[in-house]
Amino acid sequence: MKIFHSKQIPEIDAYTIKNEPVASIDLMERASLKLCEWLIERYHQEQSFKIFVGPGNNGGDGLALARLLSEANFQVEVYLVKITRHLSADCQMNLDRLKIQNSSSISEISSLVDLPIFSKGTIVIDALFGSGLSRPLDDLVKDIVKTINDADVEVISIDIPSGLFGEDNSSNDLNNCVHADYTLSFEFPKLSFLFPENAECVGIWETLPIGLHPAVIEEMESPYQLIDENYIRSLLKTRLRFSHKGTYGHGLLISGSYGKMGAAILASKACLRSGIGLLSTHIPRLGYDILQTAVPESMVSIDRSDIIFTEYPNLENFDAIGIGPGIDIKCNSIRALEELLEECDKPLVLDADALNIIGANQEMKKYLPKGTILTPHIKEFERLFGECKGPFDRNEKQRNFSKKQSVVMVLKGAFTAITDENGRCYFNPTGNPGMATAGSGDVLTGIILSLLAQGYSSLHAALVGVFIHGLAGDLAADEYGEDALIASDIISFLPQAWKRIKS
Ligand SMILES: NC(=O)C1=CN([C@@H]2O[C@H](COP(=O)(O)OP(=O)(O)OC[C@H]3O[C@@H](n4cnc5c(N)ncnc54)[C@H](OP(=O)(O)O)[C@@H]3O)[C@@H](O)[C@H]2O)[C@@H](O)CC1
Ligand SMILES: Nc1ncnc2c1ncn2[C@@H]1O[C@H](COP(=O)(O)OP(=O)(O)O)[C@@H](O)[C@H]1O
Ligand SMILES: [K+]
Repeated sequence: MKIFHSKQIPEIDAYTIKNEPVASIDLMERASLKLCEWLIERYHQEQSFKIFVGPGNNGGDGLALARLLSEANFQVEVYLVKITRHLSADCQMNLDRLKIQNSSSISEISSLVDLPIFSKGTIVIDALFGSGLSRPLDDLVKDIVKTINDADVEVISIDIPSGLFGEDNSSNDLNNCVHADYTLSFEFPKLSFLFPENAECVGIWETLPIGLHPAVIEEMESPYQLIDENYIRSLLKTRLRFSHKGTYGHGLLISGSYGKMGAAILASKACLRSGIGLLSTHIPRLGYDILQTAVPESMVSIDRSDIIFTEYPNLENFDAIGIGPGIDIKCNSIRALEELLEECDKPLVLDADALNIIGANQEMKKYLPKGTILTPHIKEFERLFGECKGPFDRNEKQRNFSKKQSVVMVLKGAFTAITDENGRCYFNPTGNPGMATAGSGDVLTGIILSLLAQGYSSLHAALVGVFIHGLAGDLAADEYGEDALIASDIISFLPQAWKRIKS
């Protein structure tokens, strides 16, 4: 699903209005019917709604919803916030229709004293501002929003929490934006819903289809998209009847150090559970018995050091290389990584301490071979690129670096963002907070290495790897719950995840 900029939404509307064709007021009615259906499915008729309405089409949606909820016998009170005397045409028409219906109370708010008392159990519908927000909230609206946020009520925002911008909120104070429990967005989510910093405003978000014209959605460009299972399926390779282990590649995983052999075990197991033909795991000498016992399917390459990574085997023997989980950041490891980056002409994935080494030795960024995959979490990202002004700035930095260096970057977390050499950004929907546990990232590195060795392009290895990793985590959370989930459980559910996606 493409994610469009707020500025593109009016163009998509206009195209739909002209080419479906449908009157603008009827498109608003369609959107409001979807909202109404959503609410009717979830709430009983004794529930009362307080709808806060602004001057634009977001307010128009709120007014149409008020009429539809009244028709369905819900108790509705409408509060029209006096920001300007002029209402948008469709907002005005819906106000007139509501007045004619004459079954909901309509009050005007021109100062805080006009606000109602919010009794517990009330549901507030936020229809103040939507994608037409042009500046941060100030004065009266800001205070109304603060009062709503402080009240013990459930808040449902139409399209986007009022005050929040669809993209960049770096100069916005989130305390002045509505903090919704649910956000019901039309057709597509907004980019800002996918950033962790905005979660307190957005709450749980859902998209409601309103039949925008498919031709304009297809044609209009956007660098952002939210991937899904069907898209990932379209990228998968099939295993051939007459194939042998050589067909699926030989991977080299450089991982582990004294006290961190678990990282090597987790990444090796995940790699083997994701279809690779052969795996060699390069580890410091002391890890030999540990790895041979824990992962008998992997061959072992031994470092001359007992405790850290200081050298690597001949790269010619391998189809892909993964380096980083648990390698530590010692002097000799830095030198060995430098050499590897300069020499390596094989597909490469860098994680954890490999990224931290580069973060501490910025000149190494220049030596990243084209097509390399980097998998930082936010902290590792900031070690690489410095502090960011906010999530939008961070995303821009990620996209720009991918483009400039022709690398694939995987910024991990909820809605992991994957950027490619064209500056495109793909968000992943799978995964859950149970995966915020030690070793989850090592599992991802193993999966991606496996896919690279099997001949997937860097972008496809990252997209498929991140999706399947999250899916296995979701299946594990279904079985054990999020709290008890550990990284090994993600590996245990890789077979089910692969089966599901290959079926
Ligand atoms: N395809 C879809 O998705 C569909 C979308 N639909 C709905 O349309 C919504 C977008 O509607 P919209 O463009 O009329 O903008 P909206 O946000 O209601 O308000 C703009 C008004 O607010 C004003 N204003 C702005 N910022 C302000 C501030 N800080 N403080 C004070 N005032 C401020 C601004 O004034 P101006 O900037 O011009 O000075 C203008 O008057 C969208 O979110 C969805 O709900 C559906 O109906 C149909 C299909
Ligand atoms: N709340 C969450 N929702 C979805 N995925 C998550 C969440 N928290 C963590 N993850 C996933 O778990 C993994 C954690 O990786 P990382 O932080 O590197 O862990 P570690 O360093 O312990 O191995 C990432 O792939 C990340 O996307
Ligand atoms: K809103």
